[in-house]
Formats: sequence, structure tokens, C-alpha cells
Amino acid sequence: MNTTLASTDALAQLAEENAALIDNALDLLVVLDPAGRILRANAAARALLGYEPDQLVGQHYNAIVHPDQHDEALTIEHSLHREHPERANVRMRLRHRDGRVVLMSVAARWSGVHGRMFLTARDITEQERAREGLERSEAALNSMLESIGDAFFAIDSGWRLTYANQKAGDFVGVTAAAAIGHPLLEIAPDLRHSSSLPRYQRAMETRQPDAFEVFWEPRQVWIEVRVYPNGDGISVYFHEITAKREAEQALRKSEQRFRKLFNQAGDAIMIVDSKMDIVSVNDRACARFGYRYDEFVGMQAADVCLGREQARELLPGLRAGHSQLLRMQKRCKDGSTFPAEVQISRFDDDGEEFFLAVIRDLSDREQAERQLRESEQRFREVIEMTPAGYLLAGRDGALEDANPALCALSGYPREMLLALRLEQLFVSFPWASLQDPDGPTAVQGMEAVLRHRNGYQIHVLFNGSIRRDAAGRVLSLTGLMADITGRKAAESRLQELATHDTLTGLPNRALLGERVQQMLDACPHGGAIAVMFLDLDRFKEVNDSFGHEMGDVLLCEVAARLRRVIRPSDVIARLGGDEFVVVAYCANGQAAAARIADKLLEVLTAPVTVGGIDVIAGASIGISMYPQDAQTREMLFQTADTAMYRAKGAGRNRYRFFEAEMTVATQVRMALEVSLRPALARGEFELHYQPRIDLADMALYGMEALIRWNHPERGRVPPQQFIGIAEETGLIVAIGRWVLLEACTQTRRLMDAYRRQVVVSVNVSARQLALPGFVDEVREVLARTGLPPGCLELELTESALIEDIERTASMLRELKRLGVALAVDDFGTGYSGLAYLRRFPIDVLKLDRSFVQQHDEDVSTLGFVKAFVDMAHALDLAVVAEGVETAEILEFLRAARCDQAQGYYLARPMPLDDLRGVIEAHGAPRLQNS
Ligand SMILES: Nc1nc2c(ncn2[C@@H]2O[C@H](COP(=O)(O)O[C@H]3[C@@H](O)[C@H](n4cnc5c(=O)[nH]c(N)nc54)O[C@@H]3COP(=O)(O)O)[C@@H](O)[C@H]2O)c(=O)[nH]1
Repeated sequence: MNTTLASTDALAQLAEENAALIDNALDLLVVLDPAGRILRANAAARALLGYEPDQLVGQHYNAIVHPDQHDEALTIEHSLHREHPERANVRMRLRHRDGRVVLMSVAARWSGVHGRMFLTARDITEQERAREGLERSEAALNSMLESIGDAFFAIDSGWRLTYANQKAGDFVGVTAAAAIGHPLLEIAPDLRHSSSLPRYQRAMETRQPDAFEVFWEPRQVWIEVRVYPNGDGISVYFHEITAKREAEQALRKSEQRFRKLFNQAGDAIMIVDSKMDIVSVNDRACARFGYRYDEFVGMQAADVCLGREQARELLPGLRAGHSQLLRMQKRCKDGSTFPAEVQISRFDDDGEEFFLAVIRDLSDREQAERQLRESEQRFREVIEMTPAGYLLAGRDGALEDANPALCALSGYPREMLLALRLEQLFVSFPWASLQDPDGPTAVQGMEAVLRHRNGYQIHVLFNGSIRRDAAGRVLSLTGLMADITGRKAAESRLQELATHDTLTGLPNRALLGERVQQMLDACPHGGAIAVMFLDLDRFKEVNDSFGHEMGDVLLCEVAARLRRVIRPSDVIARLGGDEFVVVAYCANGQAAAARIADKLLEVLTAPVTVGGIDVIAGASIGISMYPQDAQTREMLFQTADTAMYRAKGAGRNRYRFFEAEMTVATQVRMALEVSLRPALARGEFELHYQPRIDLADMALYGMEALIRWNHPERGRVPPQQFIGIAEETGLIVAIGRWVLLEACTQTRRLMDAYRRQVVVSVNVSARQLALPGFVDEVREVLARTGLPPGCLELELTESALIEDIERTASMLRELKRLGVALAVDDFGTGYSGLAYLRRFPIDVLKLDRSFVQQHDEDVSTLGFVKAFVDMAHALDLAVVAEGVETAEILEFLRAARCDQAQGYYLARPMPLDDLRGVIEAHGAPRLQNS
């Protein structure tokens, strides 16, 4: 019981406490039944809604809910009844008893166990109003910050972003709202490398506002930044100023450029104000006048030049906008003056009047003008004195100036020259071609021909300079010329000499080649050209017998005769010596060529008087026909030459046309030449000996050594075939040396064998005799072989003797001093007379076999031979007859008192071994002195 009482008390106390708590609560507490009727309300209903709690009991809760929210309240109620959820928190507008709306935060809980709904409602009207007010002011601030031109952001003392407008967000590429609350350096990491960051840090620390311009690298833009301390953080406003910076920079550069131009101007520049005070000068002015800038500025213009009065006179014009140009003397700091040209102009600056003076120092120009005047004077003097002709022609080619030398050169007085045009003064002047706008500006080393007033022509070397305008039109021509008429004549003479034979005036080999080529090029199809090589048959004899001068006379006469019979359109040339070439166009081919050759032979066999004697030159002519024999001029020459040799070989004074087989003969000759070279080294030569008989007693006197060539393939090659080649090639020197040594050696052996003296004759060619060391060679061979000099006879031809008479005579005297005998071989074939032979120490004359062999046909020969032998004897010369082939001839020679004889009748040339037999048959040769 007590326990029950105690419990009841406790419960009552608890209920009292609860009631007190409920009534004291500031929030409205309401209990509803399942139908939504108010079962209880606490005292707060009074303060919050104006109802006594009891007034509310029994009413539906809609009595205090604003009608606009009845549906919403019903929905919440139903959902709570369905116990899901059991609780709900909503904002609800309730209705105060006086009609006001009271905004409440309502918490509702449904207790299914008790079938009760418990509501707790707190008045949040003021709180909501404050929140709305805050939201409004924030929106206003936001819209203000968004609408300002600058980007803006604010950070707190922890460097977290408390605000940023979207412009600031865009600047670093983020959404501003999303960035708020994040660290600034996380949003804009590039700040770490920017000079902005230290400025923000300083503002943060010092709480001092700051403003600066900075280049934002990431976007390559300039920004202007203002920083304000704000609460415990900072607010930053910034905007881009790149364009402004660039404009400023451009302005700065432009000013610098202007300043540079001003200072570097070639002329001195001065700016003077209306009081004539100098307010600025450029560097050139300082340099020219000698004042420092700070000395200059503040000086009066009159201190250096322009006086106030003078300026006043210029003022009207200047103010009318006309700049004024003056020439005056200027004064420098050191007192010196200089002539100047001054250009003055006026300008306004901020309403103030200034004058700009550009001062050009004329010292150099005046000096240059002076120098130019002097130079022109000197030029005039030089032009007047120079021996070269000078002219100046205008754009139309009319002469405008000329010097005395040109007057002298052309024969015109100056005034007449100045009335001429270039085309009239010169035979042909390329004036028209110089008119080409792209033509030259100079004419160098041009050869021109001047017309002398008297009509003759003067060759000049012209150097000129052409002045042209921008379009290339000729303005003038200045020219100097030198008289080269003499030089041209010399050149033409040289050309003549280079292309012509000086003796006959005929074209030489070089010009012949050119002319022939021209003829070949011009030869029509079906036409023919004859190339004729002429070799005079008797020239050598004339030359040898009458001397070179007479030879020249013969050559000139031959040239004259050729000219007479050959058409001017054909070519006659002299190749040298007695070789002439005639090249003639022959429409009828060989027939025409033959007629020409006949005519040539006819004129060349007509006697020519040389040295008072009539001589028949005669000629051998070789003819090659174009195009059948050869197509090129070289081949034509070669084939004509071959044909000429064949004509000569065929008996002279005749012509031969080239035939293909001739080439074969030439080739044989060439092949012989090739195999002749090594023949000596190969031991292919041997000597044969032809005995020589003394006609007085028919005893063996001696023998002539005659060479024989045993060719490995051709067998025995006669000397006639290779001696000529050996002479032409020079091989005769080595061969002759071998013959001399071999003949002396073998003769010495014969002497030793028969213990008697034997005389050997050795043929010596002209080339051997011409060797300077020939005498030494003979001396050496004699010494080497031990042959007594008296046992050696050297046979020389007439032509070898007369090659160089003085030298040969002296050499022969030396040979004579050695003790050797000298014989003239083939005597009578040349033109050397007996008297002429007296100049040489000759012992023996070997009469050519042609005299001897004519005996049968011509009885008068006997008289001739006899007379000849008598004359030779009178000159103390022995006579040896060659070519004795018959007993009659032998008798004839003996009758003619000829000394010795040689010939097939007596003995043919034979090998050494056979000679031994002859010696033995004849008995050993007599000793000369026995
Ligand atoms: N420089 C040198 N010339 C030489 C040498 N050996 C020879 N020769 C010259 O060669 C020419 C031809 O000589 P070859 O064929 O030897 O003829 C000689 C005689 O065989 C020939 N002869 C002699 N007797 C007669 C004869 O009765 N009838 C006739 N038809 N021929 C005859 O005469 C030649 C000798 O002549 P020559 O010398 O003029 O006395 C000839 O010119 C040689 O000179 C040499 O070593 N060196």
C-alpha cells in the first residue's frame, strides 16, 4: 500500500513536472486525436497564436493551419498514420488568432499505440525573415560583384577563397561558385610563379592596400591589380590592360624613335620658343656648334644665328603655314662660323608657339662645289690637251662637244663637228643598237671607222660612257677615241704574213686549209674539186747551182705563171720550198682537172731565164679529186701528195691522178720505215764491195762499199728502197756510222790478209756530213780500226757539198788533213761546175753513169767526156767512170783517158768473201804509191 502510495506520488509529481515543463516550453506543443482534433495545447499557444490553450482543445488542427496549407497538412497526417514515416518535420504557416501568419517549424510524431499525434511547433518567422534578408543582400552583392568590370575574389587569412566572381573564375578557368572554400593556390597554382603572390602576402600581413600591374604568363596578358585588406583576409580586384600596355609601349617606342631620329638627323635641329629661347636641340646641333645640351637650352637663337628681328620678318610667312628657307653664316662656341642652309617652320604645342629650325651645314657642299668646279676645269684642260679625240653626243646623236684632238683627227673645225651627228662622223656607228633601253652603259674597246673630212677613213679605238634615264633612254654619250689606223695596218700586214707566203705572196698552208674547206663546203652536189700538188723538178738544181736568190726568182716566176692560168676563184698556194698547190673547181671532174694540169705543165716547161741562163723548171703534179678520192681536205692533201710522188717517180714533168693502189705503195714504204729502225741492232745489214779498176793497166785499184739489207721477211731490200727512207728519218746517221766502221774494219783485215794496201770508198750522206762531229768520227774509226787514212775514200754527193759551202769546205779541209781521199759521187747530175769545185779539196770525180751510158746513142758524148776528163786533170782531179756495162764503153773511157772505172762489165758489187776471190784473181791491189 505504501509502495503504491509512494508510486502514485511519484507519478503525480512526474505529471506535475511534465505539465510544468510543457507549459513553460516556448515552443507550441499540441496533442491530436486520430481525427485531428486538438486534445491538448500548452501555454505557448497564447504567445504564439493568441489562443488560450483551452480555446484550442476540441478544434481541428486546421483551425490554426493557414488555409493554403490544409491539403499539405492532410497529406502529412495521412502519411504519418500509415506510420511511414512516424515522424515528419515541415515548415508550416499557421494562423494567429489576429489573422497574422506565423511561420513555424513543425515536428510531428504519430504514436499508433496511443492513437495520438504529438506536434511541436517553433515560431521561425523572424529567423526566416532574417534569412531572407540575408539572401537578398547576398544576391544584391553577388549581382553587384558580377556586374562590376573587374574580376574579383576574396580570401580569408587561411588563403581559402571566400568569394570569387565568375570573371575571376574565367580568368583561371574554373567555376567561381565551385571554387569557393578551396585554397587560392589550389584554384590558381600559377600564382606561385607570379610576382602577384608576394604582393598579396604583403597586403595580408601589413593590412595595407596595394595596386600594381603584372604580366600573367599563363594567358600572356597584362593585368592591373588592386588589393584591399578585408576582415582577416584580402579582397582582390583585377582586369586586363594588355591593349593599354601595348598602346603605351607603342607610344614609348614611337617617342624613342622620334627622339632617335631627332638626335641622329644629319642636320642640326633646334626648337625655339616665341621668345627666341632655344628649348631643345639635337645631338648633331651640339656636335656642330660645340655646346653641351644643357648649355644650349636656354640660349638665345641669336647667339648662334637667328636674331629676333630676322625672325620677326619671317613670322608672317611662318604663321601662314609656309616654311622658310634661308642661307646664312652660323657661329659656333669656339667663334668659328660655317655656311648653312636653314629651313624654319612653325608649330603649336598646347597653344604655345614654337619654331623648328633644320640647319644644314653647307661647308662640305660648298667645298664639293668648289672641287667640282676645279675638277671640271682640270677635265676641260685634259680634254683640250689629250691626243685622244673626245666627243659628247646628245640623246639624238648630235655632237655637243668635241676637243681639238678630234678636230685634228677628223679634219673638221669644232663648229663644223658640232653640226654633225654620230652617224655622219663615223662610217658605221652602232647608235641605233645603243638605243635599246636594256643596252649597255659603257662601250669598251670598240673599233670604229671615222670619216675624215677629206674622205679617207681612220680606224679608231672607241671607249664611251652612256648616260640613261630611269626608263633606259639614252641621255648622252661621252666618248674618247685613239687613232689605230697604223696598228690596223700592221695587224693586217701580220695577218697577211701569217696567211701568205712572203716570197710569192701566195696563200700559205694555213690559209690554203681555210680556203679549201670553204670550197668543199660550197661544192654543189655532182660538182668536183681537184687538189693538185706540184713539185718543181729542177728547183733543187737551180738552187744548188745558182744560189738561193736565183731559186727565189724561179719560184716567183712559177707563182706568176700559175696565177696566169688559174682562175681567181680557184686557189694557188705555196707550201714551202718548191711545193705548190692548186685547188680548182672542176665541173667536168677529171677531164677538167687534166686540162688544168696540162696547162700547168705547159707554162712550167716554158723556159725561165735565171741568172742569164734559160732553165726549164718542169713539175711533177699529183691530183686528188673531191669527192671520189677523198672527202676531207686532209685526205685530199695526203692523196694528192702521194700521187705527186708517183708522178715524180714516173719520170717527172707529168701529172698523175691518185689511184687507190698508190696508198698501198705508201703503206709498203711506211712498213719498210718501221722495220728499218731496229734493223741495225738486229744485224740485218751487210756490206758488198764493187771493185774499181785502174784503166791504165786494168789492175784492181780498190772497191766501193755498198750496203745491203737482209730483211727477215722481204729478203734482200735494195738500197734504192731504203736509203731515201733512212735519210728522211735520220736513221742514215747511225747506219752510215756502221758502214764506215764495218768498211774500215774489213778493209784493214784484207790488208792484213794480203799484207798490201787496199783503198775502200764509203758513201757519206748529206746528213752525215752536216754532223758537227763527223771529222772526229772518221778520226776515231781510223784510230780504232788501224786503217791508214790514205786507204779511205769518202764519196760525197754534189748536193751534200753545196748545202753549206763554207762549213763543208772547212770540214773537208779537216778531213784532208787527216789524210783521207775525197770523191764527188754522181758528178754531172747537179749543176755544180768544175770551177765551183775548186773551192773544195776534192781528189776524185765519179762521173755519173748517165754520161757514160749515153755513149752508144750520142757520139758527141765522147767529146764531152774527153773534155771533161781533160779539165779535171787540169784541176788535178782523178776521174772515175761509173756504170761501165760493156767493153765498148770501157774502150771509150780508156780513149778518153779516164783514170778508173767501175761497172757490171768489170765486176758487180759482191760479198766480202767473193771479193777475196777477185783480189786473188786480179792479184792484190797495188799500193797507191807503187
Ligand atoms: N749513203 C749511202 N748510200 C749508199 C750506200 N750503199 C749504197 N748506197 C747508195 O745506194 C744507191 C744504190 O746503190 P746500189 O743499189 O748498191 O747500186 C750501186 C751499184 O750496184 C750500181 N752500179 C754499179 N755498176 C753499175 C752498172 O754498170 N750499171 C748499173 N745500172 N748500176 C751499177 O750503182 C750503185 C753505186 O752507185 P754510186 O754510189 O753512185 O757509185 C746508190 O746511190 C748508192 O750510192 C751506203 O752505204 N751509204
